[in-house]
Amino acid sequence: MQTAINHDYADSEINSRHNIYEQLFLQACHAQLIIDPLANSVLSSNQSAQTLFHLTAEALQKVSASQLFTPSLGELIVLSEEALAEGHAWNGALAVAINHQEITLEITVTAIEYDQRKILLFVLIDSNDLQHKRENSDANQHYQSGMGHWNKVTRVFQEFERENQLILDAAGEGIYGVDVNGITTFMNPAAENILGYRAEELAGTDMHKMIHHSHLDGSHFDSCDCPILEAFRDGVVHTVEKDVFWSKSGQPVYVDYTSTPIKDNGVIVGAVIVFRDVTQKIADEQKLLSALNEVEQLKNRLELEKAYLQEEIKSEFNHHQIIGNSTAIKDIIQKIQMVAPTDATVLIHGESGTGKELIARAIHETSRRCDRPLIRVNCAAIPAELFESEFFGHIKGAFTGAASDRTGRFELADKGTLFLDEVGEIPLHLQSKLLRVLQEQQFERVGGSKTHTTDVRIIAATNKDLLEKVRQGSFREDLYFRLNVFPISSVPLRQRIDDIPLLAQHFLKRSSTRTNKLGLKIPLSELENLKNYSWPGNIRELENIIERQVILSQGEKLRFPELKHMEETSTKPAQAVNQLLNENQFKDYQRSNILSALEKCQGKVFGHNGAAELLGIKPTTLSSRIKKLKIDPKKFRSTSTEHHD
Ligand SMILES: Nc1ncnc2c1ncn2[C@@H]1O[C@H](COP(=O)(O)OP(=O)(O)OP(=O)(O)O)[C@@H](O)[C@H]1O
Repeated sequence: MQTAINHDYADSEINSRHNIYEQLFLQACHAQLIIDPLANSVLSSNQSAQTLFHLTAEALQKVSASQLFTPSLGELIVLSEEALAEGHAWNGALAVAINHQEITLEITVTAIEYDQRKILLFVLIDSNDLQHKRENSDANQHYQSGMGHWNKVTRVFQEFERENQLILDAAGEGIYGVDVNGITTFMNPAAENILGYRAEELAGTDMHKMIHHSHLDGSHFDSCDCPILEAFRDGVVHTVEKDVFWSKSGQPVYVDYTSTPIKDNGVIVGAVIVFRDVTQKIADEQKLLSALNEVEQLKNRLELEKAYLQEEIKSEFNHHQIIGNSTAIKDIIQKIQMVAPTDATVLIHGESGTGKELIARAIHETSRRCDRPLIRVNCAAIPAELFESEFFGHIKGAFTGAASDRTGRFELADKGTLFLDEVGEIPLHLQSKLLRVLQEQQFERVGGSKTHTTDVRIIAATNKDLLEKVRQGSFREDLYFRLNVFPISSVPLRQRIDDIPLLAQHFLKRSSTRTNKLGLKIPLSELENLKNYSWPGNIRELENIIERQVILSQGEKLRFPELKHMEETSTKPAQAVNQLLNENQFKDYQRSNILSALEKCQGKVFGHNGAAELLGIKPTTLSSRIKKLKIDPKKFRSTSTEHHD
């Protein structure tokens, strides 16, 4: 039973194989005939043979074999005999006539043993057809090599990629290659990371269009201007810093890159671009820059603050106790105490040298702003063209000479007090600008567009009758009312004679400390003398007389013989000419003499009615003596004649 089954299985296996062979024979693409050479008959033909001879299978079996190869019968016989003898034979060009048309066949003949005789398998190929196919193949080959340049480029890059694979994979820099048309040939993993594209997405695309199409500001980046593509034209390495490539997500990536042309046998075939993502570096640089800017601004501000503070330290006004027991002074002190804790604007009015600045400082010192500076602006000393810059600051390049940003006084006084001395001297056309800041506490630096907010308390002072100026039209009424919120009047010395002894003691202490002549006293009788002198208003006159006598005094008692003469003649300050003076005394005398001259000329050194003219010496000589003796002529200027500091 088992054997029978195996047998059946073997039979069916053989049958199925026969079927396959038969199908292979029948459907083979070349024409095939099985010929019995002895019987000169066609035993079988396949479909291609039937197509070749334009005959059906039956018709082919009816014709003799020699009939099919009529024009080349002799060659057919030779071919058949060779196959019968050798097992196979070949003829490259055997002519046959089909439908009165001669065609040439390439024939392979194989002898097969069948049923105790030899039969022949003819495989026939139409030579024309073959030729045609060969030509097609050649053309194809030619086409392939016509794409040769591309293939060559690809090969160059493939070689590059293969040879440098390890480096490309490991490199932290993005690396990609482009051919001379800017088409991407490869890209390494770092480039994929940086740009967010996979290599397959960019391979074969125009790299410039994909990642280098726009500048940072969004404007079109013409490929003609692209340094990467430029490398193809000039053949040199191009290194570019701080450019942008565009990532897949549309974000700009700041890059530094080098584009190196690649040559094959001296011909440029493309370029390899090595780039580094410098986004973080640029962000850090920008942070650093803005930090430095901030530091620079703070430094400027601190320097200015320092300058002001130094000015204050040097200033005699640093001793701002208000001395006096008179009703007038008591009244002023009471007003100061009332207004200081508020932020109200104060307008101090009074003659020159009657303590207006002293009052302003006292208000600031007792206000909540005392740990921020009081910034003084002498409005009479600022040239009109610099007024805005002085008050509001400017930015670099705002005008000729604006070499760097400058902080204005409003900014500097932020959270502190701004003392507008000689406020009546502000030119009319600039008063509106000041008014705006006073109203809105906002301003812009000259040349800048950023609005700055400031928190400043204003104290203004003037020796002018502002209401009169308003009437004359040289002072804005709205500004006057804005300033005159809390008026305080300083009192001239002539109206506070009772304060003279106290003031005299105060100035004596100050002068003797300065000149290191301690232990000096003013006798009561001399205090009476001082009280009896008809003082004008400026307290500096009393201060100067005392300083002069401190310098001249040889004992410990101060006397003021000059007062009488001053009263009588209002000239010749020093009466010590008959005294014998030692070197130091002479120097003191010289100093005193200069002080008197300066006082008389209200600090004017040069020119007509100047101290030099009065003393009969050259202004330059006086100038250098003043410097040597550390005298500040500004101290003697009446404010109305004071000009640029
Ligand atoms: N009550 C006072 N007690 C002590 N010193 C005073 C007093 N009043 C004025 N002085 C002194 O007189 C001098 C002039 O004062 P101050 O500069 O404040 O006057 P001013 O009115 O602002 O002068 P100017 O109008 O010239 O600017 C200073 O040395 C100041 O110390």
